[in-house]
Amino acid sequence: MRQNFVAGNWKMNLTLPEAQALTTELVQALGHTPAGQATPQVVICPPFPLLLGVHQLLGEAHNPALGAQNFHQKESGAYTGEVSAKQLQSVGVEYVILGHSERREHFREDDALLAQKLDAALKAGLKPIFCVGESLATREADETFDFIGQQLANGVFHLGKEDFSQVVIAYEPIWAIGTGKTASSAQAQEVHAFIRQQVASAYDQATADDTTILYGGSCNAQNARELFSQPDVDGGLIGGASLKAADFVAIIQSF
Ligand SMILES: O=C(CO)COP(=O)(O)O
Repeated sequence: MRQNFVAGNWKMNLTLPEAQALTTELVQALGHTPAGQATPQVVICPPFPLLLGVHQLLGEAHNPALGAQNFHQKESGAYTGEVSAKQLQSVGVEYVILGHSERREHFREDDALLAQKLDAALKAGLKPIFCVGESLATREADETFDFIGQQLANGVFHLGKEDFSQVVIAYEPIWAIGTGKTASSAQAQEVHAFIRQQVASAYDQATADDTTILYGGSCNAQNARELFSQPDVDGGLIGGASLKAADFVAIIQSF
């Protein structure tokens, strides 16, 4: 379902008391959305040990909903240090980020592994937020569209249409993540339109029109409105600015 959508990727930040204080502020602020104003779907993605303590502060409305930043594709077993989809669900997780460039780069997650993780997430009933995005070198070589087309073809488009309808796509240019260098709204729109067109080719136009596509990479309270006003930008996947309640709430209110 295509909808206005903002997800906060907390990465490896915050202790439990800090996470609970942030969550309490967010829940209060979102609870005060003026009547009649549609609230976007909000998802917060804390590190594993904080998930349960954060979930306990979230209401029944599933908004904010809880997301995780990773999981292991196997259902259970001798995988020391890993976490399964079922375990995530048992503490209230509904969404999971997959394909983030930090996991691709630092943990060697390649398209083949990500395709397996995507299948495992969907099988378990977790909704994936699947990230794609090019490096600066790829952009400068004028290969952005080819590169993102390949990431989608190799990681995502093996899914049947029904499974694909559960997936949120996030475009995160690597050169914009944590750098303070945002893609311009025109650069974001151009890639988002390309992604939607790739979805239309892989499935059909109705599926493409129904896909939620987020922008991520130095998105903040100052630039969110301009980015979210683009026709193919349905919201954001927010890193640094999701760690401060006032900033994150301002982003959520930028539609
Ligand atoms: O990687 C990101 C979200 O997943 C973006 O991070 P920043 O918003 O800190 O650039």
